Amino acid sequence: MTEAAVREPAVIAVDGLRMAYGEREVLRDVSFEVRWGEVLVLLGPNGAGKSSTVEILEGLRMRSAGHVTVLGLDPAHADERWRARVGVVLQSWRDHAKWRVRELLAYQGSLYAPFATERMPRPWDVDALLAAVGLTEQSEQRVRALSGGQRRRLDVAIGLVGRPELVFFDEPTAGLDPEARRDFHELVRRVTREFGATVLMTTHDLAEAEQLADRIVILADGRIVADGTTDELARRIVGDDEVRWSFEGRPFARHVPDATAFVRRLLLRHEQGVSDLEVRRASLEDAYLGIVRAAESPDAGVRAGAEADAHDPAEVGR
Ligand SMILES: Nc1ncnc2c1ncn2[C@@H]1O[C@H](COP(=O)(O)OP(=O)(O)OP(=O)(O)O)[C@@H](O)[C@H]1O
Repeated sequence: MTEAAVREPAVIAVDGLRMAYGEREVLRDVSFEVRWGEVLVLLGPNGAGKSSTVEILEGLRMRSAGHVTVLGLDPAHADERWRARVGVVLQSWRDHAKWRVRELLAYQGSLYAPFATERMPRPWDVDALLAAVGLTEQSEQRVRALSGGQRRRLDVAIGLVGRPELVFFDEPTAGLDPEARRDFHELVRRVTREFGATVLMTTHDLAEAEQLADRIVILADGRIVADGTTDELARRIVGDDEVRWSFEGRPFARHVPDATAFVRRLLLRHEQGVSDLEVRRASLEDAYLGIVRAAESPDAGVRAGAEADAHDPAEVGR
């Protein structure tokens, strides 16, 4: 743990954040916290306000109202020393096409050297970083000759080269192949495990969120509509596991809190006649879609519940 961890109870604290582009309000009263060493994933449909939130936290965009503290300072007025503690991986990094990969990383890293401390040597060793992001073979190539996925790995390396205590990733795995995606997940785990970095990440990949997130915040139309662990969110909306079965050729489905007990009762009562039995745990995708639909149209959640009840197993129970 660094000194910062002792000093600052929350790495990021956002309270009543609002932002507008001209007349159009795109963040409305957003409040959440990110704790030290946590991986927080920000989810939400296109246009929900994720990038705007991240850019405000990075100090790249001004807010209209609300309190924001990142590593103890307001990012709108943060200094170079603060910036050296923060890593930013933007959605695309289009500059430096003529630079060679190693040369660019070494240069970017040198900018952080003045901010090294005994506890936090800076920058990250370039060879170790190239290996960590899987670009050792490309280290002498020019940036413009990299493939899209290799470029993305370089973006990640640039974001990490200063050994940041807090890293922002905006859709880091968009355009990566499955292997590169898996490598990236391993890298995030390393970054959090080995030097205790805190990560705030946006993604549209729910499996990725499920794998990496300690906590998930869902934004819809500029508002937070959910905040919790993956399990909490899955249970909150679907509530329960889903059991499906056929009885005398007719399909049934039911959400139940304890699938094992339900199945046991079902089979005890109907030894014969039950087939196609399936049990499915509430998934993050179910939770996400349920929460976003309910936020976009408040009746949707009620309708989803009504559909489930239409397959009432009371018929089976008789
Ligand atoms: N420079 C801009 N000028 C005007 N409106 C903007 C600007 N940038 C974003 N917006 C609008 O602000 C809203 C929030 O955009 P933002 O990029 O924060 O959403 P997002 O959740 O990151 O979306 P995505 O998943 O598509 O990246 C959207 O309605 C978008 O059209």
